Amino acid sequence: MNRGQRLSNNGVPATTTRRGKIKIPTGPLRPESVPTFAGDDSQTNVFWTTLPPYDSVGPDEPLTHCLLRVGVKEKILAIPGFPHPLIVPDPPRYKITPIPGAGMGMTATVDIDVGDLIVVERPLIISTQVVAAMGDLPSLHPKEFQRMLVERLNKQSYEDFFALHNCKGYTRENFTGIIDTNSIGIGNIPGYNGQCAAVCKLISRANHSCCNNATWGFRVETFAVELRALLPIKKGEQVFVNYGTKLDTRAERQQYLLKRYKFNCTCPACSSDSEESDQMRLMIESASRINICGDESALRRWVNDRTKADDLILAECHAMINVLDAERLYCEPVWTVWYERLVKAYCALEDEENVRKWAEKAAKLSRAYVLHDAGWDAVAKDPKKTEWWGLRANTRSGIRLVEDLDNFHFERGTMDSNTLRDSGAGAVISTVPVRMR
Ligand SMILES: C[S@@+](CC[C@H](N)C(=O)[O-])C[C@H]1O[C@@H](n2cnc3c(N)ncnc32)[C@H](O)[C@@H]1O
Repeated sequence: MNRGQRLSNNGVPATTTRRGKIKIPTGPLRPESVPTFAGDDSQTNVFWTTLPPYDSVGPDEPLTHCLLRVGVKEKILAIPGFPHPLIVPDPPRYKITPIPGAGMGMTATVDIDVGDLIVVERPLIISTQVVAAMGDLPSLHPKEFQRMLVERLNKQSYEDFFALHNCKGYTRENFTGIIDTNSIGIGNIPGYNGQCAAVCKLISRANHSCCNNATWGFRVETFAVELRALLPIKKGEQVFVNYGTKLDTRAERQQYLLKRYKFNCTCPACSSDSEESDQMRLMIESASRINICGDESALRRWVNDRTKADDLILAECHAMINVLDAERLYCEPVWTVWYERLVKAYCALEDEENVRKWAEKAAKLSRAYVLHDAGWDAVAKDPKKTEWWGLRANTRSGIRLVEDLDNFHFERGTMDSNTLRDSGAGAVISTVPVRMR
């Protein structure tokens, strides 16, 4: 028997159609992190350092002052070619400018497309979010670690840091107020699984919107934070990030932003009919809690069931994506999961144009979130080579989807999966095997 052939029910070799190898990327792309430097009291070893090391960059290249766990620096220095060159868009695509009612803010100086870079910069400081007492300095309060970090800044960085806004006013020492107002979560870095946070000279100037048009990510190779567009931004428009209240109701968001950042949000979601917006965010929030990431059962049933409408999955996906579009809220894991399902369904239906269209959109959003296309470019380039290409079309023409341990493929047969299930036949499994993520 040839490779790619196997016995059908009656023992006759069946014609097999091997599927393509390109995987449809699966979400979520990155964990959400809460921007805070708040400490705990556990005993862990942290130390101060400057990255990239002085001798590895040019004299004018910015450096970041860091408070890191022991062992992290070695891991970072072991990254091949570290530090990768910091390529800053020239001329700049942003401007820091006064915004009525919101202090300073950032506006675009050119039209910016989804996924495009707006700003890249080495942070002024980076620290583990949990700033714990060191073994040999057990009595030091986490705040003192932050003080020492700030005191180590060079003259220019020190001035840049103290020029940042402090929304806490005089209720705290200035440097802790600045850190609390401006820190952004940057996830984990090599050698440390906990969350880290950064304060940036430019990106920390971006104001908040509950319908943010930009988001940031940290690239360890360049040791820089990149701010990228989540929505198309027109020249002159303000660049907004989200301070971390995406899925709450309007009232909850307002309360949080007022307490933590001392302002009343007037973004479109807070100004529009809040009931409708709250309903939509509730739908998004519910979708984010249901773990459909590893559950393709509905897709699998649809692929194999000729009686189900061709557009069943498409309708469901478009309904959810319309909600994300209406709220201008592409939060993870929701967008990744629904784009994935949508593209799989279009692939299954052999709709090349729509696969390309949605895979290209997903590539742009991925660039915004994780600074690379996450595998979507390959899908957009060659839809026919994806694993899901033609699955539904084959089912419609009487080809059954069968399982084959580490792969799955089609057999051309006379009965559809329902007939086989009804007749108790065991050789045909009517679902696509679950792939572990
Ligand atoms: C990280 S800073 C952003 C930059 C800040 N506007 C500045 O002048 O440097 C956060 C502070 O900006 C202000 N802010 C941010 N978003 C705002 C908004 N949508 N409306 C009004 N003020 C806002 C608040 O004072 C908040 O505490």
